[in-house]
Amino acid sequence: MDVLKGNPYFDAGFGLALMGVGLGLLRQASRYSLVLARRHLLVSMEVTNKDPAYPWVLQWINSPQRFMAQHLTATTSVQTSATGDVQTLFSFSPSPGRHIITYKRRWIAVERKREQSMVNVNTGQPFESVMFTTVGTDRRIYEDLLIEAQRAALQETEDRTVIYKSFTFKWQQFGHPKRRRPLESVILDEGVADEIIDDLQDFKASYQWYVDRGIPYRRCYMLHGTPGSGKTSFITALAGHLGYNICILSLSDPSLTDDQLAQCLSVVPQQSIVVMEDIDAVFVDRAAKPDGFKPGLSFSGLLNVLDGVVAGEERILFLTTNHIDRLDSAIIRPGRVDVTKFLGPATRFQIEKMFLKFFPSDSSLVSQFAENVSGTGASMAELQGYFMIHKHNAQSAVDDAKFFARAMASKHKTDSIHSLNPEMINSLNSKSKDVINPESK
Ligand SMILES: Nc1ncnc2c1ncn2[C@@H]1O[C@H](COP(=O)(O)OP(=O)(O)OP(=O)(O)O)[C@@H](O)[C@H]1O
Repeated sequence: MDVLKGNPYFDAGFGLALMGVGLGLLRQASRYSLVLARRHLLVSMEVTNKDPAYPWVLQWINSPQRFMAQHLTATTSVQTSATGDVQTLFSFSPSPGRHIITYKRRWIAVERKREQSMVNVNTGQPFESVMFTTVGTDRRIYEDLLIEAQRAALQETEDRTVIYKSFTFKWQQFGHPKRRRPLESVILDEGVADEIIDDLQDFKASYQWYVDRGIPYRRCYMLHGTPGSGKTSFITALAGHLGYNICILSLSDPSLTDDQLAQCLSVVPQQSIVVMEDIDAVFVDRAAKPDGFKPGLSFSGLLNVLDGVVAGEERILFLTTNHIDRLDSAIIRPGRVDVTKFLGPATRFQIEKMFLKFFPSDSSLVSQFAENVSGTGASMAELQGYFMIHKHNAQSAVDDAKFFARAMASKHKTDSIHSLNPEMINSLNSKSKDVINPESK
């Protein structure tokens, strides 16, 4: 070998051989790294618009510190501020295409795709997805991202109630989250609100009790009574008090079918109260009106979602009606409706509390006012309207009370509900004791 050292032909050949080996190794290495990149070094995550996390993720990308996209989609909304001013707000989200964001000192490529050829047959919305891709092997970055996105979305609605409405097979957020209504602002007759709240709190604390006995974990409340007695306001305030959202199911939607109703109730967003309002407007007594069924939605379909095989687990449902007498008895039998409460015309207790809500420093006038107005059949909504007129002067509210009382008495004199005595009202309020947890009582 020593002989060959210094030989120029040998040196050149040796160099070429080395280069060949080097190039081969490089090619191997680059092929290997490509395979690695393909298999291991890039982590991707796709979130589609079928997933509840989709809006959170879009909102998360949108935060100014990480959003570097130049192609924006604008959304305009109108909001009423605390001072009553109406404000127009603009928000931006990354439009379909490629974007780059930074998160935890990593660059992440974000691709938002919108399929024009694939639409959701129920909603008509195009199929959308966002794909995140970053270098690395650890997918925990995406877990952190999703948790952060969820937390940010929940923070935004922390002191608000989100209203969802049923739309064919799914729930869609209706408008912006609403400021919570304080529970004390809805004044029900003595003890009524507390009974419902206690029952609901007990239900919430009894999950294991239901599971142990194989009883479906759901509770159904029926609020019935006169218009303007606070049925809707109370449910809304109660949802806010418990930190729940509200899902309003419109049974009068002509396109609603049994399947859609069952599907909607099986995918109720978490922490939500489902409300079916004015249930009497849809189904009347079957015997009295045999053709009182809507096409698409059948009476048995409704009974099935209340407690049949298609009834979902884990549900809080409120039904409201102004005419409980018109409802088929099958709907309100125990097991389907667990608690029934009557919300009627303003009682003396409610009138006094409402007066003090409007005029907290005029307690000396409250008895005189209540004396004149109680028993006239005035609803709480009417009382509220009257106090709004006199909102700056408690004395004028008392002075005009006799006129108001006369007008209310003549307006409501035909209301059968006005002639109810306390025993009759008690019989209209019921609570089926068979399902409630006796151990917690
Ligand atoms: N018990 C109450 N306490 C305080 N405000 C009330 C009460 N009842 C009604 N109101 C007021 O009256 C208005 C109408 O109330 P709401 O819609 O809740 O009544 P409702 O019983 O659901 O009526 P309807 O049966 O016509 O749907 C609301 O502005 C609400 O603030």
